[in-house]
This record gives sequence, structure tokens and C-alpha cells, in this order.
Amino acid sequence: MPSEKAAGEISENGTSSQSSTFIKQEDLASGKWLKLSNVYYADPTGRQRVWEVTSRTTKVAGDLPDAVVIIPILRRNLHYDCTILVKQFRPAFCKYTIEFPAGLLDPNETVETCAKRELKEETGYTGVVKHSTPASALDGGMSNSTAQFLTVQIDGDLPENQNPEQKSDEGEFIEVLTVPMDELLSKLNEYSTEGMVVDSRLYMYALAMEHTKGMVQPKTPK
Ligand SMILES: Nc1nc(=O)[nH]c2c1ncn2[C@H]1C[C@H](O)[C@@H](COP(=O)(O)OP(=O)(O)O)O1
Repeated sequence: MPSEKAAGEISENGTSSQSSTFIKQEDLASGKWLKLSNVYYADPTGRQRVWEVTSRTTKVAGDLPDAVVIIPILRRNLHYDCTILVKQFRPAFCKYTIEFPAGLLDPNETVETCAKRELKEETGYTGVVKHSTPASALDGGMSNSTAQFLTVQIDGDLPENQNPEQKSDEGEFIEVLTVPMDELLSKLNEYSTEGMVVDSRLYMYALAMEHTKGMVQPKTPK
């Protein structure tokens, strides 16, 4: 296991990941939802570099995530536990994607309120937040966009969850998929084979579950 390093300490390969510093940001273009900027920074040797970065214009505050992703766990009597996924057309791919329910944080909204609202809007279900992650990077090579992942347990036997009705926003056409947790990875592989684009975080969640079951043995580094 690598030993912990103090700030600015030089690692085995002669670099320090902690000594790159921000210089300035230059905005190149902005639309209603996204902005493209050049970020100038100094690398650990002092050399100035530039990186193209996209960001969301909807960002509420630097320390809050752009988005909330919901990991729904649907529990019902006499049923295997399921998760709830959403299928929608994503113009970035011009294809349908399979994702966990998710959405952008509104101003003055907590992540918990946002998770429950988005779950209701996109799937019709009502649930209880059981766990929340810190904000984490969504695509660090191209964007400063972040999300918090909230596990929401849905009691499928409650009256309000018997006939869940979506409250879709204008222009939102979402198909709800109920998938048994035990079959998640194989279903995602099926969707992928059928030409849909599976969200990488959802895929990694399913793969990690398989790893813990011991069905796929992660390679031990030599
Ligand atoms: N990159 C985007 N381009 C757009 O033309 N419109 C966009 C972008 N990102 C968000 N939006 C708009 C469109 C909808 O009104 C909402 C959708 O947001 P939300 O449902 O919260 O999030 P997603 O599930 O990620 O679509 O925002």
C-alpha cells in the first residue's frame, strides 16, 4: 500500500499531484445550459498549461453538486428486491440511455429534497433516503460537473406506491424499468446489446455487486 504523502511531497515517479496550481479561467463560449472555458494552470514543474473545460450554467454553488443521482431500492412483500431505472432519448448520443433516475439541483433545494422530487417526477415512486455520498466527479477529463448519489428505499407495499404515476417535465419522455437487483448486470448487458447506451456509473454499480458476489474475480495486481 502506498504511504501517505504530505502536501507537495514528491512521489516515486518524481512528480507531485498536489502542487499543480490554478492560474486563470478564460470563457470561450456559453449557451443556456453549458459553458466552455480554457483553464490555465501551472504543472508541478512550474510549466504553464491549458485545459478545455465545460461547466453547467445551472451550478447553484461550488460546494453543492450539480446533480443528484438516485439509487432506488424497491422492496415488496414476496418479491425479490428491485431497482428502478429510466430509459430516455439523450440527444448527446442520439440514442436511448439506461440510467439511474437523476436530475439537476434547483436553487435553494437540499440534495435530499431534490432526490425525492426527481424520483417522484421520473418514476412516480415515493421513498426514504437511506444513504448519501459526498459530491463526486462525473467526467473529470472534460467537465467540473459533480453529483451526489442517494440511496432511496421504496416501500412498494405502501398505497402511494401501488400505481406510481410520473410527473414528467415538459419535453421529458421517460420509460420506467423495474429490474431485479440479482439480474442487474445481465439486464444492462442486454440493453447494451440492443443498442442502448448504459450509464457508466450504473454499470459500475452492477459490476461491483457481481464482484462482491464472487461471480467475477477481480485480478490481483502482481
Ligand atoms: N445540456 C443541456 N442542454 C439542453 O438543451 N438542456 C438541458 C441541458 N441540461 C439540462 N437541460 C435542461 C433540460 C430540462 O429542462 C432540464 C432537465 O434537467 P433534469 O431533469 O434536472 O436533468 P436530467 O435528468 O439530467 O435531464 O434541464
